[in-house]
Amino acid sequence: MRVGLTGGVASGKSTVAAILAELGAVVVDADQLAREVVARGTPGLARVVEDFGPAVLTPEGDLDRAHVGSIVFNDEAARRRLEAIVHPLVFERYAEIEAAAEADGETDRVVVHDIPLLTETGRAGEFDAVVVVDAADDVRVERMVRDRGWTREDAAARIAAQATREERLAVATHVVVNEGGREALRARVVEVFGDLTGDQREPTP
Ligand SMILES: CC(C)(COP(=O)(O)OP(=O)(O)OC[C@H]1O[C@@H](n2cnc3c(N)ncnc32)[C@H](O)[C@@H]1O)[C@@H](O)C(=O)NCCC(=O)NCCS
Ligand SMILES: Nc1ncnc2c1ncn2[C@@H]1O[C@H](COP(=O)(O)OP(=O)(O)OP(=O)(O)O)[C@@H](O)[C@H]1O
Repeated sequence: MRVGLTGGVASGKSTVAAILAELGAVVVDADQLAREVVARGTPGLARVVEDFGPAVLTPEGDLDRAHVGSIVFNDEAARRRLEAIVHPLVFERYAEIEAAAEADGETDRVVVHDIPLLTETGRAGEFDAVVVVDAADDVRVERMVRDRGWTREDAAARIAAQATREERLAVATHVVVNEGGREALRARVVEVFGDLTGDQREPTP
């Protein structure tokens, strides 16, 4: 079973993905793949440097993610250029991972694809279920400021670069509201996983 997991920035996708992994799902993380394809020394990173110039590199030769973020979340055309380089490479990695899972006979497991831009890329229909993690914009801004040290302006720019909550909720088969504490989140994720796997037991507290 292929499950798409999505949600706006700082909605709690990674936290939900970690709980699903604990419950037995295989998790594939698009943000992680998007980092791997532009890691130091990769052809992907060379293409980003070719397009954006050497100023996007740290002295050690890594992608300076904070610098690139400050460019692309304030300039839509630049963001599209970066996506045009990174997204096809991420899709290639996905195809490789799915082929390997099939070869290993893992097709009976729940495979959760954590894809921040699932709604934006119009790919929700490719999944058996779509779990949307939802939280109000102000809750997410507080998390970004508190946990990542971003300014309110940085946080708002990232939210503005994404689909709206309503657009995401429109493609959901399951909604996980993450505006309360971690225990409440866990209980809801156990419930959703039970529903996905056909296990109708009451969620454990
Ligand atoms: C601009 C970059 C270098 C900033 O790196 P940074 O380490 O600050 O953020 P990270 O990659 O961990 O992403 C954190 C969150 O930002 C949001 N985000 C990232 N890229 C995008 C984008 N192109 N559009 C809208 N939101 C985005 C997502 O909610 C994501 O979960 C990086 O996000 C990037 O390379 N983005 C382009 C690739 C992409 O679209 N990735 C998203 C999933 S494939
Ligand atoms: N229920 C919660 N209560 C308190 N903090 C939470 C809760 N859920 C998530 N967080 C915290 O909020 C932040 C964002 O969560 P997380 O990283 O899981 O979001 P994300 O959607 O994966 O973010 P991104 O889009 O940037 O990848 C993290 O610091 C996380 O620890």
